[in-house]
Amino acid sequence: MSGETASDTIFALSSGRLPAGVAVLRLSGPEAGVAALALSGTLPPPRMARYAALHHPATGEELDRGLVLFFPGPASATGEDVVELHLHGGRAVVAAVLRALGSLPGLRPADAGEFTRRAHANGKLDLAEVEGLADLIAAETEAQRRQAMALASGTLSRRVTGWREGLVSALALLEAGIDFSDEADVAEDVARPALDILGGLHRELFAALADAARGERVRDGLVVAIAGPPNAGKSSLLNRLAGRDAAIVSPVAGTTRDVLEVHLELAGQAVTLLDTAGLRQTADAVEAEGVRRALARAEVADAVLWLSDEGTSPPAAFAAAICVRTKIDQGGTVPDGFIGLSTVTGDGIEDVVTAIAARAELLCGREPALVTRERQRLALEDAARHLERAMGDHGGHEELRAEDVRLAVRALDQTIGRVDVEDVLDRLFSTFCIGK
Ligand SMILES: Nc1nc2c(c(=O)[nH]1)N(C=O)[C@@H](CNc1ccc(C(=O)N[C@@H](CCC(=O)O)C(=O)O)cc1)CN2
Ligand SMILES: Nc1nc2c(ncn2[C@@H]2O[C@H](COP(=O)(O)OP(=O)(O)OP(=O)(O)O)[C@@H](O)[C@H]2O)c(=O)[nH]1
Ligand SMILES: [Mg+2]
Repeated sequence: MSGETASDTIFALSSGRLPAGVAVLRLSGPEAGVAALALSGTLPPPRMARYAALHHPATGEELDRGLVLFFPGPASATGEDVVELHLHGGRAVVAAVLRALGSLPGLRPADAGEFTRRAHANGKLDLAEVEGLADLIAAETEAQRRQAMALASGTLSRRVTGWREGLVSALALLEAGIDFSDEADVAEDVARPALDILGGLHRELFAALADAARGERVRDGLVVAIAGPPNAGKSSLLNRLAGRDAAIVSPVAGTTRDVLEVHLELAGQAVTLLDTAGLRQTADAVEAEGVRRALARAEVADAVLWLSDEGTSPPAAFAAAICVRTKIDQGGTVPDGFIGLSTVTGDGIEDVVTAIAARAELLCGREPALVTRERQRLALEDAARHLERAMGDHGGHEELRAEDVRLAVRALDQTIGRVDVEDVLDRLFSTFCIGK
């Protein structure tokens, strides 16, 4: 490291790709106000925009005319003094102002995620809220946005804090019991209300964990595999849903070999659609490998679209599949429980989309989930394990029960980053954009 410290004043372009209509530069740290004054000659009143000419502090050359805002700490996004410069979004304009800022003492360009890291260090955001912010920036679908908003605005943090308070009150009861433990029945009596509290907490924690797969699924997107016999029209459907010629379509059975992925948004959910090789016995080694991959991926998919141009039922492994009878423009009947589809006329496309959307709603729900990341789930699972142990029989050793409760508290603290988070933060912030 180059002697960077947390007391440096950092700056970065926080808005997106240039050229743009407007570019927002953010500064955070003790010299932010001084820097604004050095460039614009004025410091607007707190949280008010002022239109001003910006000059290079050394040469006096006018670099741009823009808006200057000043957010004195601690009432700012980072908790430090923050200045924003809203410039014309030209590459050279931004480069010139960044150069001017870099020439000022005590100022340096920000690292990726460094504004957010400071907001966390100053108690503006806990770890779960930082994860929510990362998810919000990454969100591509409505469901992802709603879930990230809930996380970023502290929904999980508040629940975990509530559970923590419950654990601490149970701990107080247990400790009172331990203090009087020479009076045999006092320990017994005092453990009971503590156990009642622990039981209630365990139910709530368990419900949140049971719901976690849903949150992770919304965040990562739903995997939907298209499977069926060769030549059924699987690749044709993929292309139709993707709105482009992503997969090769041909009248030759056995055209698709590799698994092809297309990412799209269906009914507000992120969906990864898989096109796979037609399932059949084959002597062709390459095609056989394609069939093996098709089965492997379809078996672990969140949903399977079973396509058949003859209305053949899916094998038992795909009993839950959405069944589609293809090529209905060529006649024939649509079996019960099948959707009739023609990728030539477009008939049935809407029905297929509706069926996927219904399955997505079943798997992802409508309400945002509390737990959305594997890290959060693992920390909560840890808490649940200690809680279960705390509820078990300790052969009258209430101090051991108390210790299990303390471990559960610690696991909850890890969930929201009250303890042991430096390495998690390092990993997380390395995925952030510069300027965030
Ligand atoms: N121009 C601009 N827009 C932006 C951001 C920004 O930094 N700049 N944000 C960047 O992510 C988001 C908004 N985040 C912000 C978070 C907190 C505060 C803030 O001033 N907090 C104070 C006062 C709160 C209040 O008055 O309610 C505080 O927490 O004490 C400002 C922006 C989205 N839009
Ligand atoms: N008439 C008609 N032909 C279709 C329809 N859908 C696909 N086809 C044709 O059926 C043939 C096979 O289509 P594909 O989409 O390549 O079928 P596939 O299931 O991906 O086949 P494999 O990759 O070999 O397993 C092509 O000639 C398509 O043009 C349809 O709805 N109606
Ligand atoms: Mg194909």
